[in-house]
Amino acid sequence: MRLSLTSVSVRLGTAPIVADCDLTVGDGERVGLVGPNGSGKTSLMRTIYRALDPVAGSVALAGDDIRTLSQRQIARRAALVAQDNAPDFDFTVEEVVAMGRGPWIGAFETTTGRNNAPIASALERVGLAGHRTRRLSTLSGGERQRALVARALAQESPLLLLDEPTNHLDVHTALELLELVRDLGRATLCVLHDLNLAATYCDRLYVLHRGRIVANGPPEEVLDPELVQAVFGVTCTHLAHPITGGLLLAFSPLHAAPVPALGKGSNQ
Ligand SMILES: Nc1ncnc2c1ncn2[C@@H]1O[C@H](COP(=O)(O)OP(=O)(O)OP(=O)(O)O)[C@@H](O)[C@H]1O
Repeated sequence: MRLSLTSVSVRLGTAPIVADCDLTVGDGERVGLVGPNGSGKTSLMRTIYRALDPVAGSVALAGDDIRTLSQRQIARRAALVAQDNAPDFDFTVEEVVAMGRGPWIGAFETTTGRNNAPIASALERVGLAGHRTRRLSTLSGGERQRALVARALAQESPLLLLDEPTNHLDVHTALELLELVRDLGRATLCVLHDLNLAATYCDRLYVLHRGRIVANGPPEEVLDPELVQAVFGVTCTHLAHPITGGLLLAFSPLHAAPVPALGKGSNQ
């Protein structure tokens, strides 16, 4: 098991944010974490790399409680791609990706030598080899997100943590990024807002609602219309995707009037 959270509870100030959450990610498994805004997804994610300490419960990475691991050891086991974790300074793409080697570099070592190969391979993998000397600020949103994924790849950790990796990406770039993640075959925990993307790219989903996990399992079971309505407050219909045959969810506001079928009630 790459990741296991047991009875994790989080408080921020005096407010209970997450309560009694159990979650696992197995080797090579892609697991999605979904839930409405403010349900606690990011807070739960932050406990995994010790940006937040739970008030109860434990987090284990590859079998070891993270309280027994240094930040460097955690970073060797889990790499994060979050919305706000681009570096503050305007580094080049290659410099940003080289930062992924941080957990592996000795005190007097530079990012040259044995670190070159993982950096080059990560750049190649995300299709940014030709952009290595470009400054991050000159990239499009999608390219920048791929540079951050490359940094996580260069980190060579067996677990990837992705917090809303497709935010601000157009549909093409979002699909491309999730295809890339799927092809990597690494254990992945991914926060996603788009339930159709979650259903398509995740093996298993957890639904977080008001800080509690209320469902866990394969997307087609977890995204049951009744549960989606109860958690997200929308009507949900299961359809078959006309091209892939996979699950396609159609949403409408509660109490939306159905459009009359063509030919019925019309004069044509
Ligand atoms: N420092 C804080 N003190 C008190 N409450 C906080 C603090 N930071 C966040 N919260 C609250 O914790 C709750 C969970 O936030 P979190 O960001 O984990 O949710 P989320 O599911 O990731 O939301 P979103 O989908 O909108 O990104 C929210 O209600 C938020 O207002």
